[in-house]
Amino acid sequence: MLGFSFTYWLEGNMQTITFFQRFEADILAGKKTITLRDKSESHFEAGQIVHVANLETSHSYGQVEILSVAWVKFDDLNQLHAEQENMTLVELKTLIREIYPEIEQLYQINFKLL
Ligand SMILES: CC(=O)Nc1cc[nH]c(=O)n1
Repeated sequence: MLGFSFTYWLEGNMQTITFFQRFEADILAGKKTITLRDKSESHFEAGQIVHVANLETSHSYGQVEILSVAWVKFDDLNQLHAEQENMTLVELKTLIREIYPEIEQLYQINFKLL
């Protein structure tokens, strides 16, 4: 019984990373395996297991393991980043500029769906 209550406590204490709803299908299909965030979301750490949810609805649709968190400059974004985001490099840079208009220093969070 202690195990169950601890697991329940752990669930209640797990962080959540939110994505725009339009990314849900790619994440569930394993096609989107990184996300580029600003400093406000640089607190995630490799090894963490976190809930994944839609920003718009708060609907949680799974859990991901954080594999790595590393700095990347906007100007250094390349084709590999685009492929890991399941989009073209132009689409990726446009998206990032829409979300973070002035940003130069990003945090690349690599994750895998569990
Ligand atoms: C909600 C939110 O910030 N979503 C983002 C931001 C950057 N990349 C991404 O995949 N999702």
